[in-house]
Amino acid sequence: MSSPRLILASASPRRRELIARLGVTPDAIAPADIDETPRKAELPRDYARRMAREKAEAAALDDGFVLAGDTVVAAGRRILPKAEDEATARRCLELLSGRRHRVLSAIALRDPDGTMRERLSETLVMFKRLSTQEIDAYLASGEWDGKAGGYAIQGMAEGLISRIQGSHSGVVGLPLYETRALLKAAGFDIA
Ligand SMILES: Cc1cn([C@H]2C[C@H](O)[C@@H](COP(=O)(O)OP(=O)(O)OP(=O)(O)O)O2)c(=O)[nH]c1=O
Repeated sequence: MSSPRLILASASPRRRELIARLGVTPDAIAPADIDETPRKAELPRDYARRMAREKAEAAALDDGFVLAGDTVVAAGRRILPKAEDEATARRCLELLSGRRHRVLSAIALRDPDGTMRERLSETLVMFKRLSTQEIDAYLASGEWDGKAGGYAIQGMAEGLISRIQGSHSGVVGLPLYETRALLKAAGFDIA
């Protein structure tokens, strides 16, 4: 059985690498340029779901499926920004230091007829209490750049994380268990 046409609506190289681990090669990559501003009082879970849906919708096709994802770092009800500069990354790390937070990774798969299938992965991540030197060293690595919450678990940050409960791939950007289930349910041929 051959799989239907699939577009990955993402600019993230991590999402491309992660989907490859399922043995799936998208037919094309089409990053979706959407407004990523959270709504007033929007809950982190709702925001992650909405972003994934809007990305999938923005890349809509009438002859194929579109897969999109969104990863949000949440401290309580607070949505942490995607760190685009060092000062933002520092503020995130100071906030995450010594406490537990959640990483919400939403995925949305749009059928050619417009139907949306969605899944959400939720992971608890615990950072050690970070010293100023540890924060400075982490910032010097540059690994925080473009990452939600100012860190990347797939790099040196994992040495500062005492525990995770949930999905490692979800934290990196594409929860593989949920993605596989979603694609299988839509009729993709996955081993
Ligand atoms: C928490 C965390 C986030 N991230 C990344 C995953 C996402 O790329 C990014 C969150 O931003 P997203 O808006 O989810 O994704 P993106 O803008 O990078 O790509 P696109 O919308 O085009 O698909 O943070 C890590 O790589 N490692 C981590 O540990």
